[in-house]
Amino acid sequence: MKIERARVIVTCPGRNFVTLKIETDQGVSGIGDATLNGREKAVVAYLEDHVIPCLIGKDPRRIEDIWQYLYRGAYWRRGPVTMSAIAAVDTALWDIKAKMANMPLYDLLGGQSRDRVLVYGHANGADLAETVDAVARYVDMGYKAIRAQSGVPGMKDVYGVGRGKLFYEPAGVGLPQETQWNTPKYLRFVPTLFDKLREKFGLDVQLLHDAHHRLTPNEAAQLGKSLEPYGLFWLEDATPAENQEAFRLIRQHTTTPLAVGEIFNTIWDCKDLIQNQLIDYIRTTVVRAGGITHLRRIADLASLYQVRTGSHGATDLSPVTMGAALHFDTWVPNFGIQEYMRHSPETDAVFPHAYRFEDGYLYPGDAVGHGVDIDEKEAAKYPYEPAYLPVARLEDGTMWNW
Ligand SMILES: O=C(O)[C@@H](O)[C@@H](O)[C@H](O)[C@H](O)CO
Ligand SMILES: [Mg+2]
Repeated sequence: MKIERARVIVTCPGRNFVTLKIETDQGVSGIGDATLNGREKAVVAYLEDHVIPCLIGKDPRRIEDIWQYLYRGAYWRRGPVTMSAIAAVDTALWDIKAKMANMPLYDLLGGQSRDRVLVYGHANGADLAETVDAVARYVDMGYKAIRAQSGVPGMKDVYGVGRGKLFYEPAGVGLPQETQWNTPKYLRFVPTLFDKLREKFGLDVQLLHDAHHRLTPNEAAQLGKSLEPYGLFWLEDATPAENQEAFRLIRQHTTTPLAVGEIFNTIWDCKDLIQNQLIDYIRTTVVRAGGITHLRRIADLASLYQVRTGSHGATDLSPVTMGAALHFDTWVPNFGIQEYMRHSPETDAVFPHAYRFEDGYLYPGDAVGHGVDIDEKEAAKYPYEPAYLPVARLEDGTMWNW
């Protein structure tokens, strides 16, 4: 069996998506997501110029060998561009293998460890009152877990507050939008939000919050402590994690559960965090961390230390990543939760999929493979549009972490 053809499909049904389609000489094909928000074309070139030529003629059944070939064989290891490209190949090959086996991907991985996948939604509002209303809407839709992000008094353009209620989207057409940040205002405000949310919605709903890399370890420790009375499911990306050791300080000061990893690319980015039990949830996902093959390795390491998975699932991860993630979540023994930001109807039409939401849970469906396809005619209607994520500055103009 041979890989006969591989192609990159770029489409922009409201936002950009990069998809790799691998076709075999036996008529079976598979797809993988390679979208890297704001840097899409770098992965397109990496795939088209450097990866696809090496794939043609290879046996698609040899998933592990192809993974090692692309990872070790490049000599230049890791990084978001390389690992997103490898992820796309890996996801497409698992899709092909599961289709050949006539199984849903979760069966090939080892079978279902659970019946359904707990997800959290992203509720956001311009101020406290709007955010409370947004959370109420998610509760009404049946969500059991909700991440609350709110505008902060005296600050414009806070992370997580966006255009659209159900379809939060931070990337904007044109050059990066400049936003402002003020940590003291944020630290004072957030506990008042969760105080209100607990008062209004009680203890049963799981509440989450994303600090989006903006705090120092000490500030993150302060926030973790001040949120303890509200029993959060997790505090996400409390501080940047290039230095994994930074989480030790937060950990020593608070019992608020910590989650990190949406920007990680390999097991090496989270090895110390996991082995030292400095986090509770690892947020690496299929597209960012080298596909199913590598994500499984991370989850296995995490399971030794009672760290559970909580994969990133924002709108810039295409339905292909969502489908593959749900099969992974259905199998992985140490599953925690899955992020689920809904895609627009235009995106859903480009990527017909077997997964469905019901009463706070996602179900992967029982289609063979990962259950997500691409309608190329539909995709062709939406040409690529350059777009960037915003940047953030402190009030004195200093560049900060967006
Ligand atoms: O947890 C999340 O969903 C995020 O932090 C994202 O919204 C993130 O900002 C985007 O995926 C960036 O592309
Ligand atoms: Mg996040």
